[in-house]
Amino acid sequence: MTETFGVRLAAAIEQRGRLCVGIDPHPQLLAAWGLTQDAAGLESFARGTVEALGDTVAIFKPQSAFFEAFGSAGIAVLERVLADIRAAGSLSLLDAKRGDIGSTMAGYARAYLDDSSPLAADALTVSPFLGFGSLGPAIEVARDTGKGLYVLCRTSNPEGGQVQLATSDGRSVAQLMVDECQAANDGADPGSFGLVIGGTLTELGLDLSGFTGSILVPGIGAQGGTVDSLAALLGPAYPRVLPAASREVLSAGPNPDALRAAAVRLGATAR
Ligand SMILES: O=C(O)c1cc(=O)[nH]c(=O)n1[C@@H]1O[C@H](COP(=O)(O)O)[C@@H](O)[C@H]1O
Repeated sequence: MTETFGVRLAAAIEQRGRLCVGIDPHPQLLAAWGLTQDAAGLESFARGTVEALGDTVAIFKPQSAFFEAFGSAGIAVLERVLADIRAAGSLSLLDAKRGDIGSTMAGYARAYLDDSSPLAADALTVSPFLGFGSLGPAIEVARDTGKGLYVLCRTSNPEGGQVQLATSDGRSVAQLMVDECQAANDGADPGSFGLVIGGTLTELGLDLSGFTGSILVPGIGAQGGTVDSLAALLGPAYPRVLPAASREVLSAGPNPDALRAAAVRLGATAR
């Protein structure tokens, strides 16, 4: 039987700690690394990050937008980055925040969660705001292929509350996503279906007590969130957290030792 994403992630965290390093090749970062604003610069940046950190980081999160910006050449770089992450023994979480009607979601699931696709990752970020049920085909494929999903719940941006704190069925939309995501985990611990909760928030108002998936917490560093505040924010769910930082780590490059030092510094506080 295929080993689940939840089990593979737990093993990777055990060996390498739980920091998730985002690969967000912003134009400003390419410039700061002395690279050209083209697919060649993108490739040096993204593959250089994996080369520097691939033996110490449990999970990388490439941000699809920055690869898509270079068209088919950028997508080809993303394919090679995903292959590098696999070869380094790390896990990949592709940040593409997909969400669509069910029949289209099945297409995204084939693109990102089926190993026969060159863009297959170990997990994918998904948006449940077309209704959690629209994610059904992705959940089905992920179960078959041993992949994971991270469902947006309470995002790090200041506008998120407009939708996520609205009430549905007598609970907040965010709480509904927690409950639905846990139903998809179906009692598995560690579950393969995780949540995304912003590290910039100061209070959650969520009941995470029965949740058995992992909780991706982006927004650390550049957006103002700190690893130190997460224990108070997440309470008893804190052991399930994957703190995620992109610019905070990447801005230390391109020197590989400096990149490693930045990841170690953040990772050490996240233990
Ligand atoms: O799903 C995400 O990863 C995500 C959710 C969220 O609520 N906030 C958030 O910042 N992110 C992503 O996390 C990364 C944050 O990058 P830095 O602010 O540079 O660490 C970006 O790729 C965002 O798209």
